[in-house]
Amino acid sequence: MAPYARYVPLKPAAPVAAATTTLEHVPTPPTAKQVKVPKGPSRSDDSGRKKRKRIERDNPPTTHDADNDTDTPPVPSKHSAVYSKFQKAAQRSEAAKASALDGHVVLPDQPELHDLIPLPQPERAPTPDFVPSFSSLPQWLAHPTIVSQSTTRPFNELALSKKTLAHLEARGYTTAFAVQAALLPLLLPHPYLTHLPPKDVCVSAPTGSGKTLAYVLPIIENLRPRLDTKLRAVIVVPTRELVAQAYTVASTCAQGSAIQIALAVGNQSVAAEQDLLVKRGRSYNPERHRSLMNKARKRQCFELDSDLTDTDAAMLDDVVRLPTGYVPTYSSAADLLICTPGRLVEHLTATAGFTLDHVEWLVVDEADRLLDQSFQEWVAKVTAALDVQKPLSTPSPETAALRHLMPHRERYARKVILSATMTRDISRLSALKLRRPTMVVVKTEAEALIDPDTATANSAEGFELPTTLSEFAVPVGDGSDKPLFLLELLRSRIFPGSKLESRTLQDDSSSTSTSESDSSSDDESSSDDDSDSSRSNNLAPKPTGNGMVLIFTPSTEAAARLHHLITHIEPSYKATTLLLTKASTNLNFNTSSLPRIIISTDRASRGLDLPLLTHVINYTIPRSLASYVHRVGRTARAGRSGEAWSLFAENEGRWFWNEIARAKGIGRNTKVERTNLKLATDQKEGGEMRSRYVDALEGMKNIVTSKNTKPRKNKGRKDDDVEMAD
Ligand SMILES: Nc1ncnc2c1ncn2[C@@H]1O[C@H](COP(=O)(O)OP(=O)(O)OP(=O)(O)O)[C@@H](O)[C@H]1O
Repeated sequence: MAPYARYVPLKPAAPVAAATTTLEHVPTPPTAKQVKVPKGPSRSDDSGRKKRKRIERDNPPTTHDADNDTDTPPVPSKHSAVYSKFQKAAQRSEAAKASALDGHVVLPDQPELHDLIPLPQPERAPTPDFVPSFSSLPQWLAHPTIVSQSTTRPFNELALSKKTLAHLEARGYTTAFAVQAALLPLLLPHPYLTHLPPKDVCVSAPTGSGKTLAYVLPIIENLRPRLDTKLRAVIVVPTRELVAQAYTVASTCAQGSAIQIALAVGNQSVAAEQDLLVKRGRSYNPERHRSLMNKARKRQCFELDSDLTDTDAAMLDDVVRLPTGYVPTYSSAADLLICTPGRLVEHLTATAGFTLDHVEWLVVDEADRLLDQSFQEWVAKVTAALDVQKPLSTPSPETAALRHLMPHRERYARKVILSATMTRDISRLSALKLRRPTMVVVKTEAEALIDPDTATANSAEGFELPTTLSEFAVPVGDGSDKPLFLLELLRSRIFPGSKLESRTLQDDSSSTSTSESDSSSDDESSSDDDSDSSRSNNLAPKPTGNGMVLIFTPSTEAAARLHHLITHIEPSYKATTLLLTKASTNLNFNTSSLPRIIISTDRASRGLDLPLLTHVINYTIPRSLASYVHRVGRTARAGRSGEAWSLFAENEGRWFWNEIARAKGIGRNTKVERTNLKLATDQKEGGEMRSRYVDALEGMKNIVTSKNTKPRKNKGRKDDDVEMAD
């Protein structure tokens, strides 16, 4: 607005007046061209003067009309529009100034006038959601090899030895499952490519898909032709039950061979294990004997223990027991060791002669579980022991100077890492120091068909449930009658032929899909349940009556309590109910008299393979989706059908449906079906059950109070699943 100020009517600025007037009374208003004041320093005064002259020539001032006696100055007709705009602007500015002086604020209620019409703009396109076309994962994790669950192959097409094929056939295994068909060609010794360094392999495949055989077979095939006994393969699993299970599979496949398989688990004595792992001998070497005895004496006198590792100390203990001039020698008594991580570390640090120098295979099953917690920092210790570059034979005193020329460990341990809920956390995986790794993911057929080029980087993530699994969810009100609901479930749906079956059960199921239960899913109440129970469900499973059920509780104590309750309320279950916790018992996998009901904790949720198991019951809701996948994966294994039942209380409903039943990161064949069970309310059955329940609770109370008077031995003991790796 500044340039216009010079031309406020009746107050003309001098230069303009000088330039325009031959008329004495009114200055000529500016023309449009005059209003455009030249910008910038490039215009010289000369050119400005010339321009003004040209304007004056082109726009001669109009003669003042004497009759028109108004205040409006004469306006050149050509620029009247510009002038009127100028006037309006000037008036507005005057009005604003006046209002400001009065203390009013002038709101710009009228749009500023100008002769520029807004150009029509195209409609704004919505900003698309950010979908990263890149991944922070390394290439091998972001683009795994996807294998369809339906990809099976006959074992005799997979380059296995005749002996192994015969053992498989004897067990009735003729066709390799998808994970086996995918892994065997990767892991079996290649006839021509022996010079290439082996690739490490990570595997994500559903529960019960046959991962154990997929890693045991290649190890046995590799070890079979070896003539000497050296520790060449180590399999690490989280629990002693899984050690026993993997041992059964490995020893079946190794039948008829000289392969020595050893176990190392927490519940055995270390000394007994040491004898099974390491063969002790002696050799005559007076010089070395002298030096070792010197060390042993120093250790005794000056307590030099701090300078010695535990294995060195154990060796010195052996030296002092030997005749003069003899030194101990050690060699491996096992080709394959199956162990828990804690016990492996114990042997590494304390067993004289135990070494991983010759290990060619390291298998980590249930890897996400084992990488989740430190377990005596087993990963760092084991990878360090594998990385050590040691000469393959001990140099003699004559050749000691040339030890750097002697053949060093040339084979690296190939690592095979597996889980049904494989972690994609690269920071955890990197602790394993994988070399040239490749990732194999077993998925349902539909998901495996997705074009890898169009799939996002994360499409290979997520878990898969067995396609033969049916899932059910039972609301149990506020949870106070949960044991009664459990018994109702056992009697009506799992073991319908039991003694109390004569009672009329009015269990019912809601519609088959979770979508029907959407509205009531989060705040499920017992009244809600009752109204639903009138609906029938034709797709509800037929009770089998000869099944076997595994019930999950959150801790050892909770498992013991539940065992007490259900065997007191329903004494006919006593003979066939087993408590499986770290403190209680071991499952005898070879016995034919397996229990019908197993009450356990999350320690049974990983890897346990009980072919007769038909049902899983989550007596308490698992803490995570991964935990749910492993728990329910104890049934519906190897293509068999199975059922998973989850009991959820009112306050657990929202979490259960959102995080488990309708979780996004999980592939399931059918939706979780909400099923309502009705407890007997009549005087006879209902009253009898309740009075037994009250008696059982009373009995438990007495046990707990009597225990509390004694000092607690296991104070500070953690939940069973936390302690899992033993
Ligand atoms: N090729 C096969 N043919 C028939 N049965 C098989 C075959 N391979 C494995 N099985 C059986 O399948 C069952 C499940 O195998 P396995 O325990 O190895 O599963 P998994 O993938 O390790 O499960 P989890 O993730 O729960 O540990 C076992 O009972 C096993 O004997």
